[in-house]
Amino acid sequence: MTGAAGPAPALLVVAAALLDPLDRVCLQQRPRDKRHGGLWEFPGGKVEPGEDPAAALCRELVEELGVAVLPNDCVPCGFAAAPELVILLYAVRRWEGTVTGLEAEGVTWLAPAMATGLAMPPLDYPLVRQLQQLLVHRII
Ligand SMILES: Nc1nc2c([nH]c(=O)n2[C@H]2C[C@H](O)[C@@H](COP(=O)(O)OP(=O)(O)OP(=O)(O)O)O2)c(=O)[nH]1
Repeated sequence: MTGAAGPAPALLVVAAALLDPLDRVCLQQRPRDKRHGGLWEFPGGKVEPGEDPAAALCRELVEELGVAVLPNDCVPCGFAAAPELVILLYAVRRWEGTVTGLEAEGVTWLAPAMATGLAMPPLDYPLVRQLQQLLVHRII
């Protein structure tokens, strides 16, 4: 049995694969002074307690990229998990506004096949591979 001092529950994180008409995905570079600083990741962030995950993603996309996305336009397309962290990935093809890296060191658009050549946090590699498979098979 696990008592009150047991392990903390896994952190829930949401991430977006913004896809342009050429199926290039948007990745951002984490600020140098943060955990995984300088690595390239899907935009997104932590889900607040009681928050709907898709709504959390829409909030993060306003904060990080300055774009407005509707929760219904966030299509679940993958996940990655570690004991301390679960990341839910959503494909997003529709947004309003111009993608701008408001918090990141930089933003780039590239084919998912090229993305694994970038230095990324560990869980972003399996997310990119899942995305690539769905695009290859035209599922998303
Ligand atoms: N994308 C991604 N995030 C990871 C991995 N491993 C890992 O601990 N994280 C952490 C880094 C962040 O603490 C969290 C993502 O949430 P976030 O983007 O809101 O975190 P942050 O550090 O930028 O912002 P904050 O704590 O200042 O709010 O997940 C991973 O493999 N991929």
